[in-house]
Parts: sequence; structure tokens; C-alpha cells
Amino acid sequence: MMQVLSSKSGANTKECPSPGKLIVLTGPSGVGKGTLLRSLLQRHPELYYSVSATTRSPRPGEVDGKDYYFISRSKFEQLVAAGKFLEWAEFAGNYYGTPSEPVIDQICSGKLVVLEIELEGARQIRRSFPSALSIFILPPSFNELEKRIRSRGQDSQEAIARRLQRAQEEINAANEFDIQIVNDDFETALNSIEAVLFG
Ligand SMILES: Nc1ncnc2c1ncn2[C@@H]1O[C@H](COP(=O)(O)OP(=O)(O)OP(=O)(O)O)[C@@H](O)[C@H]1O
Ligand SMILES: Nc1nc2c(ncn2[C@@H]2O[C@H](COP(=O)(O)O)[C@@H](O)[C@H]2O)c(=O)[nH]1
Repeated sequence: MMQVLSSKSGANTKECPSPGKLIVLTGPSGVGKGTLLRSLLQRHPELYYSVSATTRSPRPGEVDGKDYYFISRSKFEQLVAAGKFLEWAEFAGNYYGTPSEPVIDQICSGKLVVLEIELEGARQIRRSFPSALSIFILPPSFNELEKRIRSRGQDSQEAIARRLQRAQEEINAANEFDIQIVNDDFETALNSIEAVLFG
């Protein structure tokens, strides 16, 4: 029997014989989402990581098309108007969005697709794709979160302040999501995510 993968709005509806699953990894900036995801992808190269678009400037070492699609604000706004994003949000002064087409195609081909996104985008996905599995990554403490953002050393003082300002609001929303995992000991957190995804 054909199954249909669809969003609640119907905007991203496509017939798929055997759809995979949409996974959302969210949590405050600096908690370790990206580091956890990179390790998870090394262990499970069969996962599909959705590369987001952003208007943020690249950090040293970031590669266009691999870490993000780095685009201008006007291009981003055009893509929003054309309905090209599954979700999007403004975070700490920049736009971030998930391109729809590759995600829908990959889910349709049976893949486990992972989005690493902030709170507002994660809420949008929960509303439009109720069958998505959402995982919220928590820091062991707010002080440790601050230490991690600062020690990453890749954001300006202003950007760090904006991210920390937003972080408490994000942490307060943890219970909206299906699963909460504390990223204290890295290996323990990684194993917990692996257990959730692969049993
Ligand atoms: N369990 C951990 N213990 C200590 N440091 C950690 C741990 N997990 C990640 N880190 C470190 O914390 C810093 C922030 O991690 P990372 O960049 O992955 O966060 P993030 O949640 O992806 O941030 P953003 O949302 O801003 O992209 C990095 O320097 C990373 O090495
Ligand atoms: N709503 C979305 N949020 C996204 C997306 N891609 C990344 N992000 C989140 O933005 C913040 C900041 O990221 P950074 O790389 O500038 O540190 C972080 O929480 C990411 O998870 C997206 O497509 N949509």
C-alpha cells in the first residue's frame, strides 16, 4: 500500500512507498548539538543531515554547502516568499532555514533525516510534522553552557550575549519536546541519542 508523507498544511505532501523519519535535534546555542551530531554521523553515515541556509557570516573553517548555505538576507527572503523552507526563524540577528526539497526527498527515499535547529524552528516542525521525533539537548548547568559558548571562541562578545540571553527561554521549553538528554559527559549523551534512534 502507498503511504503518504505529508505536513499538516499539505504544503509538503508527497506519495512515498516507504518513508523514513524526521528527527529534530534542538537545544540552546553552545550545548553541543553540532558536536554530538557530527559524532553521530560518523557512527551512522546512513543518516541524512539537512544542511541549512543562513544569513550568518561563515566562521573560520566553515564550508559553504557543507556546514551551511551562506546566503544574503534578500536571497533568504525570496526563498521564504517562494515557500522553499520547511521551517525558518530569526536567531540572534540572523535568519536560519531548512530547505524543504532535499528533506522531503530523503524522507521519501526511506532515510532518517536529522535537523539541527533552534527552538522556534523546532516548534514549527512539531506543528507541521507531528510524526517527527524531537530531542532536546540540555546543558548540565547554565554556567557550563556559558563556558562552552565562550570556549568555542568563534562568536563576537555581542553574539555570545545574544545567544545567552535566548538560552534560558530555550531551556524552559525543553518539556515541549519528546525526549530530553543532558549533555554532561559527551559519550553518555551520544550513546543516549543513539539508543533513542536505533534502539
Ligand atoms: N559534553 C561536553 N562537554 C564539554 N564540552 C562540550 C561537550 N559537548 C560539546 N562541547 C563543546 O561545547 C562547545 C559548543 O558545542 P557545539 O558548537 O557543538 O554547540 P551547538 O549546540 O551546536 O551550538 P550552536 O547551536 O550555537 O551551533 C564546543 O566547543 C564543543 O566542543
Ligand atoms: N530554525 C532553524 N535553526 C537553525 C537552522 N540551522 C541552524 N539553526 C540553529 O541556529 C542556532 C545558531 O546556529 P550557529 O551555527 O550560528 O551557532 C543554533 O541553535 C542552530 O541549531 C535552521 O535551518 N533552522
